[in-house]
Amino acid sequence: MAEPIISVRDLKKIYRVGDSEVHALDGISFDLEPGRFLAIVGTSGSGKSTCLNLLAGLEPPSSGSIHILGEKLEKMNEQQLVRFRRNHVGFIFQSYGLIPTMNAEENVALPLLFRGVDKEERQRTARTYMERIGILDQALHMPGQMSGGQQQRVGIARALASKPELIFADEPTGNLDSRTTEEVLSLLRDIVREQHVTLVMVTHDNSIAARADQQIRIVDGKIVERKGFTHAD
Ligand SMILES: Nc1ncnc2c1ncn2[C@@H]1O[C@H](COP(=O)(O)OP(=O)(O)OP(=O)(O)O)[C@@H](O)[C@H]1O
Repeated sequence: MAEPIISVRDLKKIYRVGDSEVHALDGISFDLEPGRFLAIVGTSGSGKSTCLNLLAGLEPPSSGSIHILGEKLEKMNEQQLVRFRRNHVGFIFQSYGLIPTMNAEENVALPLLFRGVDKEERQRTARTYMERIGILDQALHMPGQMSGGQQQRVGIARALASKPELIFADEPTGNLDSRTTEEVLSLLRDIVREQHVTLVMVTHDNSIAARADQQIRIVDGKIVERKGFTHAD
């Protein structure tokens, strides 16, 4: 097995609400090889989003460890986590997360601005990815002038523009009709192969999860089923 890009051990997240505790994640462990497409699947409240938030360093775990790209996330301070996300992670959101006052190209180029890339290079890279995703002809359109599927393609191009090793996607097709869902999932599968990026997608939908290479099913914060993992994982 290749060196895992993500290695999670006995991950727990406990939220305290008043006098009670919610065990949102209750001892999750898995390894993921680079270049794979993993779906984390479970019903509402099972702990999927908590898992993704912890993997992205957006919330600290209560206990357990997360190694990503050889770094121990729980040892990083806030500033290091921000830098880590900016340099290594792309995000795709259910509601696309586009800036409504920026056109499609400016949205795609935004992560490069945060990285200090100059304007010409930002524009060139944004256009390269928009062409790959099939939305170059909409470069000057504002998000409000685009369909949901087109907006999510802008979201995917934006996630790719900074050439991250990892992409985290939370219900990326949650607002799309079935045909567009199918197109976006095919696109994501192709991108994983072509760009050698590792994709972790959260979904409540079994048929969507089945399009990934590997699946982890979570119930009440615990992994109850793994698909597509080798014994060594
Ligand atoms: N900030 C918080 N404070 C308290 N409890 C929380 C918090 N965030 C999540 N929880 C609880 O942790 C559990 C897991 O929530 P999580 O959002 O990870 O589930 P999910 O599987 O992503 O659900 P959904 O599909 O509805 O988004 C739930 O019981 C939820 O109520």
